This record gives sequence, C-alpha cells and structure tokens, in this order.
Amino acid sequence: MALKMKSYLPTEDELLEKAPVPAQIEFCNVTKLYGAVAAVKDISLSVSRGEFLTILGPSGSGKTTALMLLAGFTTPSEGDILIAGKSVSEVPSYRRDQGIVFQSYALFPHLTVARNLEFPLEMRGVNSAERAKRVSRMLERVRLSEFGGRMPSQLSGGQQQRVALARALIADPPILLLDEPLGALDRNLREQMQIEIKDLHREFGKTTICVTHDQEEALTLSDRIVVMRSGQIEQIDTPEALYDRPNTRFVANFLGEANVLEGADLKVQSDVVPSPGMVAMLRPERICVNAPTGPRRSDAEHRQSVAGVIEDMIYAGPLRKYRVRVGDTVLIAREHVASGQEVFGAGDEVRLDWLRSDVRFVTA
Ligand SMILES: Nc1ncnc2c1ncn2[C@@H]1O[C@H](COP(=O)(O)OP(=O)(O)OP(=O)(O)O)[C@@H](O)[C@H]1O
Repeated sequence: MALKMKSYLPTEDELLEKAPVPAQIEFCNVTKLYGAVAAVKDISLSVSRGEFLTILGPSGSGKTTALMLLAGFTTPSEGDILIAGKSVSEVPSYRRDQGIVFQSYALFPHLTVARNLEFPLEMRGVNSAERAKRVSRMLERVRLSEFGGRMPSQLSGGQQQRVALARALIADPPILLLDEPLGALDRNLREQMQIEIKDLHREFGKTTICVTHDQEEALTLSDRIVVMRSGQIEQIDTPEALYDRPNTRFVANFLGEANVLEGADLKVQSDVVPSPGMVAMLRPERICVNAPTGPRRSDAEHRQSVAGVIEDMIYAGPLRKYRVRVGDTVLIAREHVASGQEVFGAGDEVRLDWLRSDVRFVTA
C-alpha cells in the first residue's frame, strides 16, 4: 500500500519538468519616445531561459528600438526591463553580459579573426592560455580554424558572420542578441546561415532575441515570434500558431500570403459565427483547384466549393500559383507541383474547394 502511495508522489525530475521556466528577460510596459514619436509603445513581454524569440515587423515598427533597449544602447522613457528578475535600466551596455551580432558584422577591421575572438575574453580578464584555448575551440566550432590569422576583409560575408557569431558566444554570455544577422547575405548563404544559427542555438542554449523583417527567417529560427506594428505588439505566438491562427489581418498578410474573403459575390460558409468587424481569411495552399467536372472528394460535405475562372498561372519551381476570379473576388491558390496533376491556364473554368474549418476569422 505504502509503495502504491509513493508512486503518486512526483519525483524530483518530474517536479523540475513541471516547474515553470523562469522568465529571463521581461519588458514591463516599456515605452521609448523620440520627441513626439513613440518608437516603442507600452510593450510587455516575457522571454524564457533558452528561448529563441524573434521580433518581426515592417520598417519603422520599433523592432530595432526594442533590441537597443535590451542591449542598453538606449534607455526606456517609461517602464522597465528586467533580466533574471533584476532591473537593468541603470546597468550600462558593457555590463549586461550579452553577446551581440549586427547585420554589418561589426568585426574590428584592424584585428585578425583570432584577435577579434580574443577581445571579449580579454575584456573579462581571462588569462592568455585560457584565451588561446577558447579561441581555437571556437574557431574549430565555426569551421574557421585555418582563418585565425586573416583579417576580416579577407573573409567572405558568410565567414565574417560566422566570426561575429563566434565572438558573441565565446565569453559564454547567457543572452544573445541578433540584429538582422543575415540581412547582408545573399539568399543561398542566408539559408545555410539559418541552419548554422539553429545549430548554435541548440548547442549553446542561449536565450536569443533576433530582430528581422524577413518572415521566412523568423518562421525557420524561432520558438516564438513577436509581430510588431507601429511600436506595439500585434501578436506573440509560435511560428505555427501565427501562420495558422493569426488574430489580425495585418499578421495574416505579414506572415505569408492570405486571401481575404470579403467580396459580395463570395458567401463564406463556416461553422463559426464571426464577431462584428472580423473578416474571413484563407491561406492559398488550403485551396484546391479542380476541373469543373472533377470527382467529388470523400470529405466534400466539410468543404465549400465555388466556380471560378483562371486569370493566370505562375510557375515557381516546386510551386504553381493560380489567380482565380470568383465573381468580384480574385483568390490566390497555391499547389505543390506533382506529376500527373492537371494544369490550368488563363481562361479555364475551374472549381475551387477548401475545408470550411480552414477559414479563419481575423480582425479587419
Ligand atoms: N534615434 C532616433 N531618433 C528619432 N527617431 C527614431 C530614432 N530611432 C528610431 N526612431 C523612430 O522610431 C520608429 C521605430 O524605429 P526602429 O528603428 O525601431 O524601427 P524598425 O522596425 O527597426 O525599422 P527598420 O526595419 O527600418 O530598421 C521609427 O519611426 C523611427 O523613425
């Protein structure tokens, strides 16, 4: 009996697992004014230890200001920022123990790669033998062992950015701040560096705050994304939730493409009764494009089906994108190219259908 009772008591590991992860960074009603302009307006946000959080938004939405406030390069006009539960408003940038990577690398141009990496260790009083050991280990980690003696200008953009990441991590700070880290790189390199950053995050487990206006980068890298608009937080969520369940039209349009079903000729069928001021939104890849006389789907009773005419088709490698006129609305449908699939062209009559449950109502 006693043994049975014991099995109901959580083990120490279970208790640890269930304990809420303490917030490492907290923005508490932070506002930053530049004259009459509020670059950041009353934002509150809490970031857990080890989390990768991306601040995403259009130009001028306040992303960089939020990061600069956290880095200590500027101070809040109102509100407070806490790190590990303590206010850092009075703590200067160099005492905040954060690794920072900027878009423009910001490596010291007159120092070799190895000396660039040594610098943060020197600042923290690490002795020279230990510095040499850590630099060599870190160069190896970012696959730049043979480049230690080069000057930054003798490296490619991707290599320079790997040095910048290595320099931000080498002193083992608990927090890593990334300001448009891949902005200066071309598309292929950006994809490689996204993997590199993801691997480094997994390996080093740093609480990471990344600023970007690149939605794909945000979706790929982040545990959660903060979407900012005009200095305020529009929505905070996981990438999947933001994409599948945006709360507002702004978020729906900012993260990927969205069809807004508001034309008078398109009566949306839904099992949900929308509140006033909401509009129906449907992602292009949720729409199936069929020949008008195509076979009925097995789940047809859960689908809305409408007749349309193809306006044009854009072939984009693995994807085919259709613009389809349905009365007074033009819908975008996107399908993955597959063999044996019927392909339609401008002027073709088609039948579109989608699951009614894929329609999402968002604030207009
Ligand atoms: N030092 C400053 N002085 C005056 N206004 C500023 C200053 N820094 C930012 N702002 C203003 O604050 C607002 C937010 O700027 P911020 O740079 O944070 O936006 P952002 O989202 O990072 O934009 P971007 O993607 O273009 O860098 C903008 O209207 C900007 O003009």
